[in-house]
Amino acid sequence: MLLTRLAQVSQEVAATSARSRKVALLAELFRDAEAADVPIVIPYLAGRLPQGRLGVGWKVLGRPVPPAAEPTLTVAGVDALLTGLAQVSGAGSQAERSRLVGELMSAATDREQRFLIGLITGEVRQGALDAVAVEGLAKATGAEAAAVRRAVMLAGSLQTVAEALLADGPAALERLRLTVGRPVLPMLAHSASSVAEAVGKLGACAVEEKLDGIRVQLHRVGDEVRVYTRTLDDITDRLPELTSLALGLRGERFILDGEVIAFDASGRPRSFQETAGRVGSRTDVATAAREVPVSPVFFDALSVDDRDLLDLPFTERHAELARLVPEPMRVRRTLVDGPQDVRQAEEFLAATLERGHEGVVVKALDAAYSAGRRGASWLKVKPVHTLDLVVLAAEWGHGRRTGKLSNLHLGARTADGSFAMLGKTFKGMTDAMLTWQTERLQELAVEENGYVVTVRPELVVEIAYDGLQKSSRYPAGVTLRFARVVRYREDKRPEEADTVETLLSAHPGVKP
Ligand SMILES: Nc1ncnc2c1ncn2[C@@H]1O[C@H](COP(=O)(O)OP(=O)(O)OP(=O)(O)O)[C@@H](O)[C@H]1O
Repeated sequence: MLLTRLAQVSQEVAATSARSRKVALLAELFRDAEAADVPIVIPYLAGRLPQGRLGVGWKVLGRPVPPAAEPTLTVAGVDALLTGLAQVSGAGSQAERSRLVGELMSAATDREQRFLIGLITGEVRQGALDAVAVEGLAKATGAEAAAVRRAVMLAGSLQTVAEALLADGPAALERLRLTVGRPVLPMLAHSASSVAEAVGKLGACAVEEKLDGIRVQLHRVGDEVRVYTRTLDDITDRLPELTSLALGLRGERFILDGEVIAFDASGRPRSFQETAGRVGSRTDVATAAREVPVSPVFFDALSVDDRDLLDLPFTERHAELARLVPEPMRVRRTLVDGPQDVRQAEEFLAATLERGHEGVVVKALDAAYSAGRRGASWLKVKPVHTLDLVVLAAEWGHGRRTGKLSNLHLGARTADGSFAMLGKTFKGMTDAMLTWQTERLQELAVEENGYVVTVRPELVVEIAYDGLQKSSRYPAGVTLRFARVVRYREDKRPEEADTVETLLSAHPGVKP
């Protein structure tokens, strides 16, 4: 497929507000696409770069190059060139990158140049586009939109489903059923401001402790065990203790959902950093496992004996879980019948906090498991509120922090897929974090202006703050009071960051 086609459709989709028109435009595009183009077309439309980072600065991109008169670039050709660009390293790499970018830009028409610059700098990310693409894909291939959505949920990626559908038609969806050994995206939770609000919304529910560890999905098929993270990375080899525990369970074929966490000798949770460090360490796993052993705590069962449990009510899934997994390996919970039992739920929250955990997740008993979604039937309640924001830029530090990228510019998502800066912070960072972020942010840099380095909006950081206040200095009309870094959230994509809208609705007293 020619890049010009994609650039034009992308422009038209952005220009129309009618969803049906967007769907029709995408359906037409998919009908014309080769299956092999799809893994490129889908991220490009959403403003994502499959290569992640290119190491190309604004200095290189901003240099005007006369556009080509005729469109000749293909989507596959551009992708190959960008892959080459991402791999350039060593002496003379800056010059080589410049040469490649020059080559690309001079082969691009005016429209293509604008599209490519937007893509490479990550200026506009159309997070909502994937949902429209699902409908476009259904329309293009004659599949049911709901069936495509479920397949995406189970396959964990729209691209996989799109390739299969375009190659083999609706019959391909059959292959994409829940299978032990193939991870699915986990169900996520919404927030509630109190246990009373959560129980009021859900009625009969389970109130479970919310452990601050790392989400894991555990698969067992006979003697084979696999462990996946929330982003579906295979971390089996890093957590050998999970394999032995799984092999000791009664069933032979199952998928369980839970959290791994490190406890200290007295049974209290160790810090999140310790658990995350352990789960992250790939070398000398044996020593790491001795120093920071982790335990799984399961809260859901997605498949047992090849029976797909996803559409069953939580009560029934939990009964399967209880049959397989003995008590100490299951999350602590209390069942409440509805708002009349709010006291009981509040006491459970208090006891959970007392034991050192971060809060509770309140779950409707009759709800199905909505893989990959923030289901309305799981509500988390945490006394300490934090925000997940995106790093837009960083400033070179001075004094003790000379040579380090320190002060972060923080952005929340806006309705149009861009990010609005909410403020800055250099507080809360450990030395290790400073070193890590300096390296990582330089890889994402697109422009350096004095001491401010602008980056592709890719990194999500969790921020604690004391309140919101009006400010004419920032685009959303508000800024954070005493923002400080809690941790980086590499498991989250920028599309999952908090929005200006949710922030404002959490602070009804502040009017921008
Ligand atoms: N009992 C539980 N049930 C479900 N999730 C739990 C539970 N205990 C801990 N968790 C963790 O909490 C997360 C649910 O919160 P959410 O889906 O909003 O993700 P999150 O944004 O990472 O949450 P947070 O930032 O609050 O940790 C799950 O991904 C899981 O890792």
